[in-house]
Amino acid sequence: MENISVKKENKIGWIILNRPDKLNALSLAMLTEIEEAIKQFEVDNEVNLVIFTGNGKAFSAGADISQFKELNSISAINFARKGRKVMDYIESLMKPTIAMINGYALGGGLELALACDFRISAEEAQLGLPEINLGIYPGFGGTQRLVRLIGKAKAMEMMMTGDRISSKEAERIGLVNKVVPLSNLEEETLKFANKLLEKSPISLAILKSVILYGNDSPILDGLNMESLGWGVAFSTQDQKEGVSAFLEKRKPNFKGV
Ligand SMILES: CC(C)(COP(=O)(O)OP(=O)(O)OC[C@H]1O[C@@H](n2cnc3c(N)ncnc32)[C@H](O)[C@@H]1OP(=O)(O)O)[C@@H](O)C(=O)NCCC(=O)NCCSC(=O)CCO
Repeated sequence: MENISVKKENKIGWIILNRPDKLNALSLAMLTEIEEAIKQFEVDNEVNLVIFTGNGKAFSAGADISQFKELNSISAINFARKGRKVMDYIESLMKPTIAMINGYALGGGLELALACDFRISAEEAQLGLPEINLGIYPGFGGTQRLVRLIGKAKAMEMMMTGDRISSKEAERIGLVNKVVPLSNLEEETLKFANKLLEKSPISLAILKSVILYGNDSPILDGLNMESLGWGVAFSTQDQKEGVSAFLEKRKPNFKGV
């Protein structure tokens, strides 16, 4: 991998965007490498959770603008589809995902963070969707995911003004889950990740699917998915372990089976 680095540690798969001199701008090559890394983590039984972060002063400053020069309408659609495909893939991964936002998360960079389940941000980071200043608008899923996450008024304000916001403001409007000083970012992210790693990975996977697909469906379909998934959870050993542990007044030891 030339544009990202990837590692596995304690059940966590790390995808580190690694073009610090270009503020981790998402080139087509980088998008392909991210897709490849997710493909590997998706089937790796030693990885139960994935963290995305950036090397250097940015999480990512967005799609690689230098690659826009050659685009016409058709190739621009393909560029956007490529970005979207990767973001959709991240969102649909059946393992929890965290964006550990170490600095600028702009444009496609913020859209990547929006495709993750959780966003933990450094106090020093700035977030925004400045595409409007390039005469375009967010094309990697932001127009849909941001509205669903924070509501239409604030999302439209961010997209139409292109203004950057601070992490604190992002937390206030529900865009990020937690804000911590940069010096504690990794420690706090790992604390949060480890909380999730103690749960049953199967229950988390079913729950994630029910929340994601249920919320994009009419409520009765979503409620049905909830009941069906709930039933499936009862077919796992983790469910038996969870109930036994409660009754025996001990901590459960979930094995993902
Ligand atoms: C993030 C900003 C505000 C940082 O500014 P500054 O600290 O002054 O750093 P720069 O000198 O501008 O950047 C350093 C270096 O990185 C290159 N770069 C930064 N962002 C991109 C990018 N998105 N694509 C390509 N290259 C980028 C920059 O050209 C510099 O390279 P040199 O070779 O050293 O000149 C500022 O960088 C900024 O505003 N960036 C653009 C943010 C943006 O508009 N993002 C949206 C992109 S479109 C998109 O994401 C579509 C998908 O929806």
